[in-house]
Amino acid sequence: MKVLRVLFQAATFRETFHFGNREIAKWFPGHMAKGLKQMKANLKEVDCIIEVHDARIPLSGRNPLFHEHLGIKPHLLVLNKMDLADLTENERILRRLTHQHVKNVIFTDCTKDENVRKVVPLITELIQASDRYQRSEALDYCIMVIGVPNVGKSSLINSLRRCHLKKGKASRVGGEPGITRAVLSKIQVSERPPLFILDTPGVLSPRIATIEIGMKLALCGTILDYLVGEDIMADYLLYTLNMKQKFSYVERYELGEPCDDIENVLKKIAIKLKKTQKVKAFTGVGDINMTVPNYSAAAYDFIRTFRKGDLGKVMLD
Ligand SMILES: Nc1nc2c(ncn2[C@@H]2O[C@H](COP(=O)(O)OP(=O)(O)OP(=O)(O)O)[C@@H](O)[C@H]2O)c(=O)[nH]1
Repeated sequence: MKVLRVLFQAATFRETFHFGNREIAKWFPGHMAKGLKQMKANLKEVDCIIEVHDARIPLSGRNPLFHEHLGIKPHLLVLNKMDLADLTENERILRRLTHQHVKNVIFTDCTKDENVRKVVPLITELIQASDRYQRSEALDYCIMVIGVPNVGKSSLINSLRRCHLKKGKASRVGGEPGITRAVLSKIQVSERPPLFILDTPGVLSPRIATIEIGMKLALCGTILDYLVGEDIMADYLLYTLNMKQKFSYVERYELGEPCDDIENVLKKIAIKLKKTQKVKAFTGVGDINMTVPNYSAAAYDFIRTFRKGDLGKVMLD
């Protein structure tokens, strides 16, 4: 891959991405405001907040409303899906987070329970150092797990249970955003200390600062793809991979060389994967049947392959 990178460095790619006149307001479903209201209502039962976010976008797309409404409790940021993120830029990320007053950060991979054992000792320490207000007499600890959709909140709870209770699933996991709808189920994750977790539905910010942040959230699967459009997501992904010099896609789809033209890339992907469709074309001299690339299917494969980590580890921020 190093050789590929050196060979391809000379190629020129776009330096900025043009989003056109996209309307991002419709990307954010209304039911999410209800989730935040229910979290606030339960805050007095809680000793500490674990905010889960995707390690590929550690700086983008965290919901500022969490801090505004739930910020009085001790806070741990779990950057999950570390197996998919390029962590060679770790130092820069941690510096930026410290600058934003985010002091407690753990990177995890909940599919392999990696680093998950670090969570309970750290939150125990944070709770013991805090004023527990009306919960100062309570012997058990209660943690609220929050985050935008699909970042792995339920997976973290299941992983904690595997690590500390040797028990399996208590929280439903899904590949699509918005799986956790039944609000605030209380789940035990450890006996010593007695620790319970409130699972919550994913809540996106109703005000995303830029369309680019919205696009990064979409690539990480926190917004339903069809609301954003797979065509533009695929193009933004190509732009990012080229900019970050992550050229695994060239080999994977046998493209020969990197390319910054999404139409061209999707055409080749469609042909390689045999994702073509027959269409009828009307001409002046009669109808003809033509086989054309299925661009949507190719875009879907490109995005899904990235999400699985098969295009390499990438840091989108
Ligand atoms: N590669 C990788 N995938 C993960 C990891 N943790 C969770 N996932 C996957 O991410 C997807 C979402 O996980 P969930 O645990 O359902 O996420 P959630 O935040 O509870 O989702 P909502 O209920 O939509 O808010 C599932 O397909 C998980 O298998 C991880 O550490 N690495």
